[in-house]
Amino acid sequence: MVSRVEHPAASYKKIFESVEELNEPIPAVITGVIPSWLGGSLLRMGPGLFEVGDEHFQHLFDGQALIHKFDLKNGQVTYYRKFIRTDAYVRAMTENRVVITEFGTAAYPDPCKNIFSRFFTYFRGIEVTDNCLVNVYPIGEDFYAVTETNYITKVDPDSLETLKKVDLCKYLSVNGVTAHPHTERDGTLYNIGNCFGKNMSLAYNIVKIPPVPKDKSDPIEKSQVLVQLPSSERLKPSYVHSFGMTDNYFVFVEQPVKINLLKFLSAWSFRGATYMDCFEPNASMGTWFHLASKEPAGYLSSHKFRTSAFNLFHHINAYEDEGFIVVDLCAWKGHEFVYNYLYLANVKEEWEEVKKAAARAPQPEVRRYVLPLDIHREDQGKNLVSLSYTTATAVLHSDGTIWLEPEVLFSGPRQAFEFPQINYSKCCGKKYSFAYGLGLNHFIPDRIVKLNVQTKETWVWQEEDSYPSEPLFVPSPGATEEDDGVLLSIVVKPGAQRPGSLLVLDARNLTELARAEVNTIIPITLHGTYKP
Ligand SMILES: CCCCCCCCCCCCCCCC(=O)OC/C=C(C)/C=C/C=C(C)/C=C/C1=C(C)CCCC1(C)C
Ligand SMILES: [Fe+2]
Repeated sequence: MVSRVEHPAASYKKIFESVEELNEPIPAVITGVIPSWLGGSLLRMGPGLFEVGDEHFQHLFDGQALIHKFDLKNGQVTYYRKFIRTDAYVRAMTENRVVITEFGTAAYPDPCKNIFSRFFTYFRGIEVTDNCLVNVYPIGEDFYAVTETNYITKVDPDSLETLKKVDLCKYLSVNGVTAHPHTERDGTLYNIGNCFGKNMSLAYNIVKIPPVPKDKSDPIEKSQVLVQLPSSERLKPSYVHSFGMTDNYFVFVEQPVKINLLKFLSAWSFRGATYMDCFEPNASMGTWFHLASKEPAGYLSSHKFRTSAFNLFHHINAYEDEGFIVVDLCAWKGHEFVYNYLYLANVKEEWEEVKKAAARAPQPEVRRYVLPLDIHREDQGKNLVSLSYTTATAVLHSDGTIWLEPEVLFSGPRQAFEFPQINYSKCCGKKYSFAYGLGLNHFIPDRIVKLNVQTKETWVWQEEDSYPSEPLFVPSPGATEEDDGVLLSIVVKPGAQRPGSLLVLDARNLTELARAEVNTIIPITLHGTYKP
């Protein structure tokens, strides 16, 4: 599962460069055979504009949101992309400078304004970014492009037009939610976000958006906070990028990457501060696992799970088995924030420099943690995990905490299995076998990987000088096997005649079924949705 290629030509730099949007969809040249049943749209989000005027965005998560669409119909494929007309984008375009502070790039007041108006710009308070470059997914019958703040943007999945900006704070007590909600079959959607309450009280709120009501009104208006989880530290919530969900439980991993709220609230009055400046590691807390039940919704306060420090962005899957909760995830060892290594200047370095930086960074590992639900005081000091198929352990300590040790499902130095996907409709919250992911080689995405989480068998798709994106699994109609379906990934091959393509792989063995190529570079995309 480790990379078989090196990148001395450093052509990966091309996936971090600005492109123009398109005026109309362009037809793709197809090689191979696209399964006839595969009709729909692959929608993906990512950064597409990395500078405005003479100002450059600094961090990988700052570029302005570009929505991409590959349409598949009757064996034909077209590609289309548009910038989302967020306030961040429209104002940047109008003023030809960065106007709204992004994740790692500060906006400075307009130098043309007089000193009084600049002073008031500083003290008007935070203008939180709506740069929705992280993901696009359906809520009810609508599609939203999202980042991790309280602003989400409704888009038309056909025309890619921007429809409206929605402020979640109007409906929910959250400061933001993750870009990775969970959705049940009936359309019920769950998410988690930080909540900075009154009197500086802090919590993580799990929120629920119901399916479209009978009267067809907007389900977001009916959203509610389902359950509140406490923060390990007053004034310092942890960064949360995703969470786990089984049939009956939510799994929240509180990681040692903290948001210093005092810094956050004050930073904005200092010239040049960004969201990245508000993060700090907690070197002593390790990592805490929290459980909440779904129905009735409630926090399991007596289950105090602890383990050593790791960064967590992506859960793979979680499920219940014989009184245990199995949690599979993509870990990065240690408490130093992985995002510190994702400044554009770093990922656009020459290959030898990229490799040196990745050697200093936290190391990736796919891990399985097993959390016992049934805990008895007399079992102190024993391993409580009795599942036959795992070496993961959970030991009850005298202070009532349960120390977890994981089973390693995959580990390769500086070779991450990241941006994980599963057969979501069949397997979310259920015992499963297969995870698919993007292989990062010293942070550079250069292969698509499949992992059997039960046997640890792996499969790889890789091609010289090609940079794929997160592979989305689409099941074959009527499939009975978990991996009967295809993987869709956008691949960029900078030196090729048609450098952008949609790759269709057979999910059983990662063999190529087809590719649909277009004559344009496609910058990196983070996450997306397949809309049948
Ligand atoms: C696809 C190729 C990637 C190439 C390199 C990748 C390396 C990957 C290393 C690990 C995986 C990381 C996955 C991260 C994926 C991702 O999509 O992250 C994007 C996240 C963004 C843009 C987060 C934005 C968050 C913001 C603006 C949060 C703001 C807030 C706070 C910091 C404090 C509380 C309030 C608020 C406003 C929510
Ligand atoms: Fe993510």
